[in-house]
Amino acid sequence: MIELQGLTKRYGDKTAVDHLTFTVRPGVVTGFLGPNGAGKSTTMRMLLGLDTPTSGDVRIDGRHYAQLSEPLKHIGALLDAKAIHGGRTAYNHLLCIAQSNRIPAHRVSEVLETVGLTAVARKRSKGFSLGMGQRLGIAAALLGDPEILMFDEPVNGLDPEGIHWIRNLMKGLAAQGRTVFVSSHLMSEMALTAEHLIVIGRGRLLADTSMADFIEKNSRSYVRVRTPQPERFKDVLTAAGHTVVTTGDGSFEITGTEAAQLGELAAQHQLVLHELSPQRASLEEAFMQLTAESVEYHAHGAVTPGAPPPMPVAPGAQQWQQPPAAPPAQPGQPPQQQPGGQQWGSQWRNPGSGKGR
Ligand SMILES: Nc1ncnc2c1ncn2[C@@H]1O[C@H](COP(=O)(O)OP(=O)(O)OP(=O)(O)O)[C@@H](O)[C@H]1O
Repeated sequence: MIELQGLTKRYGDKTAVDHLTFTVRPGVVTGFLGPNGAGKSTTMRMLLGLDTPTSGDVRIDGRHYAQLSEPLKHIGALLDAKAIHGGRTAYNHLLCIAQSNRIPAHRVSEVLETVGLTAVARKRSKGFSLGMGQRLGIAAALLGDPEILMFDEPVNGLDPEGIHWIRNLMKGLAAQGRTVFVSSHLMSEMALTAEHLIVIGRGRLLADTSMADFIEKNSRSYVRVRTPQPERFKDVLTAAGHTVVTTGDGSFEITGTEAAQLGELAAQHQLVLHELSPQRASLEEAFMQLTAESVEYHAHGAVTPGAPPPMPVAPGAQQWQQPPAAPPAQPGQPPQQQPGGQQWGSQWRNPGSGKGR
């Protein structure tokens, strides 16, 4: 179990993580969602003792990371798959971690088998593809057979087969009763993997809910109607007791009724319809709406056509700032400098891309 209590991290006058309080429980995959810069990685780094909280507390099975005598046997993490010594073979990379953490050497072959890298175990990791690097990072996380696993954006840049494999691996680990905490900026991905959801925006907790509840509350269904006689049809709909929302492109959105009823209503009043279509708002839209405040600054106020309206900005919300590069680090290994540091692109609006780290 992972417990956060008022966890806060400030870098100068920038608050990266703002009084986060939540618990990650065993037996389910918990998705940790938020747009770029929301504070996911900072939270995860504090959890692993790689960053010191400004205030608040984070505990792993009731203890601080630094208090764990053999931490990799309690928690395994994939923070940055590229933070490995490229000159070492996959086997030797894992063996180094095993030896420095009092983990028996036979675990190296076992985890290589689990992640499907046995055939390339003696190859240097600098020749590995992104997907192979992710698998090697996951193998390192699994090495100590920990009860808690944490993955930071594990599917970024992977092909469909790799994504499918990671999804099943995470579900399988949770089914064994382990605590699985996985960050993502893609709601659609989490909907397929996570049973529980923690959503943050600009360091603050926005939602702590089961995935089932989130889907039920946010999968809004409605009927879209387009007509060349909008004023007349609007009067007819209002007189029939329907609430009509007019969208930016002039079409109507009507909830709480069926397309067939609306079609009959239009026919009764001899109104022409150009479109009459049942719609279901996507979870991605619901998530974007929930985090709109955080994304607003990221997109410099740009509004995406067809996107849902942003939620009101919370009082005291901070302005977006361009962050300095922070070198990645892995638990159990020294931090390594990455050429170019982090990139801070607009992946939030482009779900297909990775974090660029
Ligand atoms: N080393 C640092 N120094 C200063 N500010 C930092 C540092 N690391 C992170 N930040 C700030 O903290 C905020 C949260 O960053 P973090 O990397 O935790 O977000 P994230 O949710 O993981 O985003 P992404 O998906 O883009 O990685 C950033 O907006 C950045 O301004």
